[in-house]
Amino acid sequence: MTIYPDVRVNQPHRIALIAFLLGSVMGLFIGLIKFVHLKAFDSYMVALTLFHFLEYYTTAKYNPGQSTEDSFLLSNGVEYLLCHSLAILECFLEYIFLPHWKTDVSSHSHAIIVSLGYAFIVTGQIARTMAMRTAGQSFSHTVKTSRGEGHVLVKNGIYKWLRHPSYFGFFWWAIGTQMIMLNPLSLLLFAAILWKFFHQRIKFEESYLLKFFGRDYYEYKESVPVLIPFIN
Ligand SMILES: C[S@@+](CC[C@H](N)C(=O)[O-])C[C@H]1O[C@@H](n2cnc3c(N)ncnc32)[C@H](O)[C@@H]1O
Repeated sequence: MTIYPDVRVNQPHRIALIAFLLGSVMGLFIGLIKFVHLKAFDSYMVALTLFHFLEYYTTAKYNPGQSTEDSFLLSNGVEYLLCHSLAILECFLEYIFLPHWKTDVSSHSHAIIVSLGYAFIVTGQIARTMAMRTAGQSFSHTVKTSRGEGHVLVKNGIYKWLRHPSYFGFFWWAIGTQMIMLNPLSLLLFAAILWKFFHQRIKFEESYLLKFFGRDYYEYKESVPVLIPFIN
């Protein structure tokens, strides 16, 4: 039987309101895309709002016992907020001072970077959502330090190919958002901060997974890659 979160703590009207606001912002930017010059920023806002909506939706659908207001992942730490604020600032400053450079997709190198960026966003989002769906009750937005009921070792689906598909997805999705906006500084910043974050987190998470699942996890770890550069 699924135990649902206490509605007194996670009030449904607040969840409805957040979903409504995310949907409205997403709709606004989809509607504006035909009319604005800086289309990359528009696409970035669509990707960002869709990402946060899907964080809650996927949790609520596949792991309802864990779905709270925090599942939107909107309070994802000061660093996350700062990184996205700086990325928006960079995008607009470069657009103001170097408008041609920022929007010139007729250049071969720009077109390649932007196309790769979109591919990373789509692949990253799919990997993240599939991971949350496949792991179900074993997935949690915080790292578990004690094994809860229903926490089983997941090795099927996307976990057959990737050891940390939701981290893989988040990493490449975030890199992609900076590539489509042609934000060189934020691209470096996102890559450095996210790499450090996931490097430490995977080490910490795996120390507990080894305790929970012993040899099974060890063998899994030895045979399935992470596919984030320089993380084994
Ligand atoms: C935010 S989820 C991330 C899951 C995984 N690292 C990923 O990137 O898809 C964190 C929780 O997932 C659990 N977890 C990670 N890999 C797992 C696996 N293969 N099977 C079961 N639980 C796993 C950890 O114990 C942790 O509490």
